[in-house]
Amino acid sequence: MNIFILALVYAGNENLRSHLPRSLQTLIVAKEPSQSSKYQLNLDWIDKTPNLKRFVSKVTNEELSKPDRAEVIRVSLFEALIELAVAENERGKEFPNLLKMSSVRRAISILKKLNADLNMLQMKMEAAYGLCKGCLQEKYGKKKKRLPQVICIGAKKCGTGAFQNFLAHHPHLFKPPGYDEVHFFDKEDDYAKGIEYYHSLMPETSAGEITYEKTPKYMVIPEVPGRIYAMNNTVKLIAIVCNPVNRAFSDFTHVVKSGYFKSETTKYMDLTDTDEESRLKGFEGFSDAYITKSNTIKEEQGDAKWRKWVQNVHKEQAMAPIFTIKNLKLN
Ligand SMILES: Nc1ncnc2c1ncn2[C@@H]1O[C@H](COP(=O)(O)OS(=O)(=O)O)[C@@H](OP(=O)(O)O)[C@H]1O
Repeated sequence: MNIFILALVYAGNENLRSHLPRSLQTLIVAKEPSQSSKYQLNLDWIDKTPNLKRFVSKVTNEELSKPDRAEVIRVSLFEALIELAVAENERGKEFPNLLKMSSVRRAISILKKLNADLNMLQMKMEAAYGLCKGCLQEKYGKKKKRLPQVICIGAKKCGTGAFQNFLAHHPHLFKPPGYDEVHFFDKEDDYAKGIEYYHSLMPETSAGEITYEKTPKYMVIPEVPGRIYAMNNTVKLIAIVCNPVNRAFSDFTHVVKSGYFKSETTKYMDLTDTDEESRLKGFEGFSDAYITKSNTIKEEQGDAKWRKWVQNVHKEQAMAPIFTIKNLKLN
């Protein structure tokens, strides 16, 4: 019965048929189904997922231990999972839900036992869903540079770097290559080079893909909202804000590590000093210098420009209510 099922699967696929014993190949060629029934055969396999279920439930450890049987099972399951991904995508099933199907999970665990190339399988299944970097190009046409449709405008020290790293994993999202932060709208010199210069920094994408950039400084420079609006008044804006006290601490450690304000602060920072009291004094002096000079503190003490940004100027462009990554962490 197992051989019969496998033979049927193989019969629907010319590439697989060559793996069959010669006698069986002849048998199948002799009874080769017409194009339409071939299609029917495949649909039978894909549509009625219980068939996959039945197939995987029949795979025994004993079979897996026989190299020739194991190979047949490996090739069949590999092919079946990719075809299933194509069919389920067309039907509108989400990729994560496909992976949750018990028959798929079982098939993958069998493939694991067989040391199948699961990275390759994942790539092919994702490709069937259009979930691979660059694979929308085939569907939507040529790659070209496009101005960003999404800009993360800050705020500094609220997890914008992590956010950008998360986005980078998405197959359809692209940031300017070689730039973590672009600083086009906030730096006068760069802004003076014109929008063509900004455009030249962008990645090549196809129409179905999205270009984004993040520059936390944008949030606090008064000219930036108008400049972005002039470029494109439908660009989506992402603003991440967080607890100002956490933000100040994060910025403070950043400043200490980076050695900013060194000329101001070295007089307070005698690192060889072992006297606890004077070290503490030195730290307080350093902290005072930080509080006077830090832009981050000034931003929080000032007229909270980011509120104007999001509440007035670009209200309709904010992608979602602002969320506070740090508060999420705290909760
Ligand atoms: N997922 C997540 N949730 C909450 N917080 C996070 C997350 N990822 C990074 N971080 C913290 O964010 C701080 C760095 O923020 P930025 O990347 O925006 O810094 S920067 O402005 O680009 O320099 C920095 O804070 P501190 O560690 O307190 O300095 C990161 O630890």
